[in-house]
Amino acid sequence: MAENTKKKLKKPDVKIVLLGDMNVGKTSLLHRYTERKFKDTVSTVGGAFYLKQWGPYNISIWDTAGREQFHGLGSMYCRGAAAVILTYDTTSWQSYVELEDRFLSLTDTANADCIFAIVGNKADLTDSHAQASNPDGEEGNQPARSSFSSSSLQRKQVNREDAMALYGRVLHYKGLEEKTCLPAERMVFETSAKTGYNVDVLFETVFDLVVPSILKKRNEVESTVDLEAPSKVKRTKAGCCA
Ligand SMILES: Nc1nc2c(ncn2[C@@H]2O[C@H](COP(=O)(O)OP(=O)(O)OP(=O)(O)O)[C@@H](O)[C@H]2O)c(=O)[nH]1
Ligand SMILES: [Mg+2]
Repeated sequence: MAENTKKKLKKPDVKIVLLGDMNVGKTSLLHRYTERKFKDTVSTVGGAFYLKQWGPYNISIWDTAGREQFHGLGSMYCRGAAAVILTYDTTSWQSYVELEDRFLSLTDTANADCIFAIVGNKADLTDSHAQASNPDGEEGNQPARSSFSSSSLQRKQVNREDAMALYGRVLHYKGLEEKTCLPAERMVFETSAKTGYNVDVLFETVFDLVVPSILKKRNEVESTVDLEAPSKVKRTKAGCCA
């Protein structure tokens, strides 16, 4: 029985991590993508992962806890990550600031060629999207569960240009040159887990971008096996002659 369960577990080929302050909507984004709905969440404890089959590949997506008390776990979750999705709440300037202040250094344990996406969630609540996606101004205009006092910082909206600037600073932090990396226009997303706006595009863009990392890892494994091959052949011959 235990053996059967073991066999059914798929081994992830690659890891993607969602990082960002509490309440920005990381869990909601993952629910929206995997379950196609917006549902009530509770603040994540530690972390949880979801396995996504993408073509022939298995991709694990790690949903981490944004709460300060779990901060120490962040770098552990990022270890060996092929992509990190840095998430903020478009209606909370503080959540944007926290990405650089608190979360970016956690990605030091990620792969050297890790891909970064910057995601501004709750786009349905910003001036430009609120009218279109929520014409009656019902629940979406209520402030969501909050981790901060109602400071002016929290109320200040974050726009796409701010996110593009952050992307540039992330590359700089990583010692990468912008012109040799994926462009900000492609890696900055505004999403709404509530309406579903841009959620599939976000995840599926990232899935496509980590495929080369899977292939590279497989090639490395194969060349290691090749190096070992002659000694295996020798052993077989010896066994045959004995
Ligand atoms: N209006 C709106 N509310 C959202 C959106 N995404 C999440 N929320 C709300 O924001 C709150 C926090 O969402 P979560 O998904 O639990 O946030 P989280 O980032 O996982 O938080 P932690 O697990 O504590 O790190 C909940 O009340 C959600 O319903 C969105 O796109 N629009
Ligand atoms: Mg969560």
